[in-house]
Parts: sequence; structure tokens; C-alpha cells
Amino acid sequence: MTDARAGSDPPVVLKLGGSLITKKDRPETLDEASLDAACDAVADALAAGDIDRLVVVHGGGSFGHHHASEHGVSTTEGTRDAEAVAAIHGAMKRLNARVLERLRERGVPAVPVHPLSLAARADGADGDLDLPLGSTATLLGEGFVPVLHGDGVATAGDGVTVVSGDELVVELATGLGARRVGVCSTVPGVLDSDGEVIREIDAFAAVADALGASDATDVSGGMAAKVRELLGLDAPAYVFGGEDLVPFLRGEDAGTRID
Ligand SMILES: Nc1ncnc2c1ncn2[C@@H]1O[C@H](COP(=O)(O)OP(=O)(O)OP(=O)(O)O)[C@@H](O)[C@H]1O
Ligand SMILES: C=C(C)CCOP(=O)(O)O
Repeated sequence: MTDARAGSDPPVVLKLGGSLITKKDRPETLDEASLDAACDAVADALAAGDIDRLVVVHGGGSFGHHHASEHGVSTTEGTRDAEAVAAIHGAMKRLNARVLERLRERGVPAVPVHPLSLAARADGADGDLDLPLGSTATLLGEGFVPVLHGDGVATAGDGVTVVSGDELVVELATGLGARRVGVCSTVPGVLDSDGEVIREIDAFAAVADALGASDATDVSGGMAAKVRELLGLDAPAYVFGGEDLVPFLRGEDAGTRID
């Protein structure tokens, strides 16, 4: 079996939130300006050598979440309806193709990795996610930028549930031994109850009250689930808005640091 962590520079794992790159309230609509700006930032950071190895994950936004909620599917509610799976996965592949196209237009060697074809929850919806990393690690080693996305995932006893981009980020960061993790969304960081950015989080209890769910259609738990998952990582993780993507990619602190 490939050791995904062996003999290589630790990568940076970056999630581009669905609420950043799509208009979350309009079915299957890109936020063209934000997506272009994010792709510019990634391309510039790679060209400048600020980052050597990068894995990108993107969320569902108005592509995946719209179809998942229409079919009653979430990270905990599965479906055995193949049409529902095709609708969710098809929408995510359409979004993924648009992201890849824009990255490649800017010279980024971006290639797709589709979680539905790889991952499983072998112990049911409450069980751990099993995401084999051989293909992603090998693509990275060969100089590509693998681009994964929230998707459907085979789930023992529940058919197919949703796997969020945030869960993928955690698996990738752990399995590949990431150096840093960035979660870029529409908010400038994790906000406290006065709406101010919390600069650092090291325990969930301290911020639980401030963490609501997402304010748009979101079947995977919004900000609270994000923070919970990022707290479990060895690498420092940052939650920040689009305006902080350039500093994050340069290696600077951005938004909220979670570790
Ligand atoms: N305390 C908080 N601080 C910041 N955002 C919060 C907080 N509580 C709830 N939120 C919500 O979390 C949302 C960001 O999470 P969300 O999952 O929607 O973003 P995303 O990752 O970009 O989207 P997607 O899940 O489609 O990838 C914000 O739009 C905000 O409404
Ligand atoms: C709804 C689907 C299919 C993807 C969910 O991924 P997320 O937007 O990262 O939560």
C-alpha cells in the first residue's frame, strides 16, 4: 500500500468554500468573480514558489447542497435512489469541472479526484470516513494539484450519504501530513457573538454558543461542524474570507487560527 506521508514535502490543503465560489441561494450558479479571484491567488502562489505542493478541496454551494436537500440527503441521512445519487454527484462534477478549467487556464496543473469513486463510511453514517489517499498522494508527487470536492459517499446500512469538503480536508490533512490547512469562505473568520473575528480557537466549548449553522441551504453542518473537525488536526488550520486568501497562501496568519 502507498504510504501517503512518505518521503515528500508536506502539502498545504486548501478548501474553497461553496459559499465563496457559488451563489448559494441560486441553484447551480457560480460566483464568477470570487472563483476567478481565488484561482488567481492559487496560480500566483504556485508561480511565485510560495507553495510547492497543494491539494484543493471545494464545497458544494448551490450545486451539491441544492440537489442533496431536494432529495433529503445529508451527512447523516442516506439514499438508496440511484437518481438522487446521480443528481448530487453530477452537480458536484459540473462544479468541479468549472473549477478545474479556471485553474488550468491559469497554468495550474489541476486534476480531479472524485470522492464517490474512492471513499466509504464502512461503519454507517456515524462511522469514520475511509478515504484512500494513494491516488492523491501519487498525483501530488507527480507535480499535479489534485482537486477534490464534497460528494456522495457509500455508507454501510444507509446507501449514499453526503461527505462534506470539510471532512475531506481533515482526512487529507491527517493522511498526507499537511503543513497548513486553509478553509476559505465568505466570512472573515469564526465570529464571536458580537460579530468580531475570534483570532484563535483551541477548544470547542469556548466558542460553542457563537457557532450557529450556515445561513444558506447546507446539508453538512456549517461553521460549527467545520470548527469541530479542524480542532482535531495536528497542522494549524485557518478559517478566513476571500480577502485573506493571498496572505494565507504566502504563509501568513489569516482570519481565525484553529489548533
Ligand atoms: N460563529 C460563526 N462565525 C462565522 N460564520 C458562522 C458562524 N456561525 C454560523 N456561521 C455561518 O457559517 C457559514 C460558513 O459556513 P458554510 O458551510 O456555509 O460555508 P462554506 O464552507 O463556504 O460552504 P459549503 O459548505 O457550501 O462549502 C457562514 O455563511 C455563516 O453564515
Ligand atoms: C452537498 C454536497 C454534495 C457537498 C457538501 O460539501 P460542503 O459544501 O463542503 O459541505
